[in-house]
Amino acid sequence: MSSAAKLRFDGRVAIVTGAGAGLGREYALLLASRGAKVVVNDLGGSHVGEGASQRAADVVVEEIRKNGGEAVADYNSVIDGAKVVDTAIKAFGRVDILINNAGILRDRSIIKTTEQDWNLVLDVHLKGSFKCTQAAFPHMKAQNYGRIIMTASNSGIYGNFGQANYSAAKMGLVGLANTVAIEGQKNNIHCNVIIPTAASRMTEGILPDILFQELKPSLIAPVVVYLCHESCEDNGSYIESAAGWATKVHTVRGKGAVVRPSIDEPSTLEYVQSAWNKVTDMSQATHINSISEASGSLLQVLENLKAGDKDAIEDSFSFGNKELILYALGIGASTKNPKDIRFLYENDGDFSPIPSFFVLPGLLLTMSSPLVSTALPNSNADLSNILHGEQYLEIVDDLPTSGTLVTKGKVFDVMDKGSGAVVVTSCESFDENGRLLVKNQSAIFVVGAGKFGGKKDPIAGVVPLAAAPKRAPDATIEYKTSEDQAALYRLSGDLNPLHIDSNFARLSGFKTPILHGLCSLGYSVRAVLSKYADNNSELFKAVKVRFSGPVLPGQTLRIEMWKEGARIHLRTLVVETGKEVISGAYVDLKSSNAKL
Ligand SMILES: CCCCCCC[C@@H](O)CC(=O)SCCNC(=O)CCNC(=O)[C@H](O)C(C)(C)COP(=O)(O)OP(=O)(O)OC[C@H]1O[C@@H](n2cnc3c(N)ncnc32)[C@H](O)[C@@H]1OP(=O)(O)O
Repeated sequence: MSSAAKLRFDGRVAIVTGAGAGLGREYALLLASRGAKVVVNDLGGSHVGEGASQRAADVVVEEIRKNGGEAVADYNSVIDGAKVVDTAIKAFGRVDILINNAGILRDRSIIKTTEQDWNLVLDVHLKGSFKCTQAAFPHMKAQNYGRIIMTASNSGIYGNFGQANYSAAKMGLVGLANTVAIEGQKNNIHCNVIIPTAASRMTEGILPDILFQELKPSLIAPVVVYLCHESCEDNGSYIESAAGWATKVHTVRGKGAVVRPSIDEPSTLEYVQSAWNKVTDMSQATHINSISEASGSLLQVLENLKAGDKDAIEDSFSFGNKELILYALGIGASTKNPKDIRFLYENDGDFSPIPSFFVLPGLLLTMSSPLVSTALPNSNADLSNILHGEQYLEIVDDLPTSGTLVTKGKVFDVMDKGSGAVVVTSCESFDENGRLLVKNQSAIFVVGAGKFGGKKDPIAGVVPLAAAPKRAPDATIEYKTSEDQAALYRLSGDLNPLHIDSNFARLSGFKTPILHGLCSLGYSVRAVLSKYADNNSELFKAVKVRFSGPVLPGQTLRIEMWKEGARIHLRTLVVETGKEVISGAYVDLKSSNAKL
């Protein structure tokens, strides 16, 4: 270790409650050995809070004095916090440090916990810490300095069978510390929480023997005493420590989700249920630093709801090299084709995304939100009756190879087609600087959800299909998909069991799992890029397709293409059956550098 000067507490006065044994004793000994004058508080009762004896505190005081330190004993209950603090003032004239450590146990299952068990434990831990802190606070404020420790426990944070009273008291102390830290801040009074796991008379018989031996209170004392030093800037931290190890503990909050359709509509049970996956998703959880930060983000949610896009749902989508390459493999790009290397190897000079990758933010938002089900009467849509009907993707700006996109999506149109309903969603994805990168529009065919009395035709703005010219195709490419194509493609995010689970596929009316529509779209886009754009993604502008029939993994796709200026019309067939699976489709290029 470094030769830094030893951390000293000369001139400081510390109160350690429950210092007659265990952790408290270690704190008192260490503080005294570093120059602090210590009030060794201990009522001298048993660990279940029975009896009282001066002996426990006296023994520790004697030990400190024998080592050349200064200490006085205090035998008051911590519930009489003013008396405990008075001992310090009378003996040493001030109080700089308060370690709220005293505690008792009355372990019982919730059913057997008596009111007395509850009151005693809460009194000693929670009320005692409050009373001592309240009494010490004015002295600390007057001298513009103070260090306060609250002792919490993993039993509070995680719960522990048979410790309802103790767990409640210990979490109560976390709340108490949070507010004391805020109230003390401007007077240089810091309040932190220690979450110790130590072998003590309170944990004997609870912890396994082998662990019990290693959990020496003396290994936690330096962590707590450091928190009490003037050089430690932490305020409001929770520090867990055991066996010579310590860590900061944080509460985190998920990104959350709006659980009402719009600012003008109330929340309903069904809406909450449909958004529950997002409500409980912790993948983007962050730590909130203050109550104003917490309510500030709530205001932001309301602002977003009010601002024009009141029906929009927001989602974020992060990607990098790995996601781009996995997607490229999922739609059949191969190292066997030298021109595909740019889609498969991040160090290639031309490394770039296959543009159809950017259907994913819209797809994932649509699939993870209640957009489709809540668009229909009776919320009649779930994974067992939805099919991807149509897709439009437009690239608006230069595409990055990594980043986090914020996508805003909403229902754009709903149609009643008799045999089914068609829900059209529209999504816009923005980069970290708010730059609009891509637009997606998807039609979801909800089998069996028609005949609800809705309109049949699309509203303006639903991107129409375009019929191919009535001549033989200008170019044709065939790609054989693999038996495992859907198993590979799903790793890009669409985990719909329809594509891999035979039982689920049967439930949805298919003999075997079918390929993702967007996988067939990816193959079709690859064909156009390869034939008309020399695999240069930058030339791609937009694609529109209708999924007119299912594809099975392992089937061969034939993509027929017609060039009409910068528009490449296409249709895709399954070679083995001759059936058309993508119809009325086209890719718009910025320009085409291929000769026919
Ligand atoms: C981002 C979005 C996320 C979406 C979630 C998707 C999750 C994915 O995991 C799911 C998938 O990938 S599913 C796989 C890809 N899709 C398919 O395989 C569907 C193939 N298509 C079909 O089987 C039929 O077209 C079928 C069954 C769809 C329709 O066939 P029919 O019932 O026989 O209908 P038909 O009589 O031909 O026509 C009736 C009216 O419906 C319109 N229509 C037909 N196919 C459509 C389609 N694919 N999309 C949109 N509308 C369609 C017809 O135009 C007709 O309307 P109108 O009478 O007004 O002309």
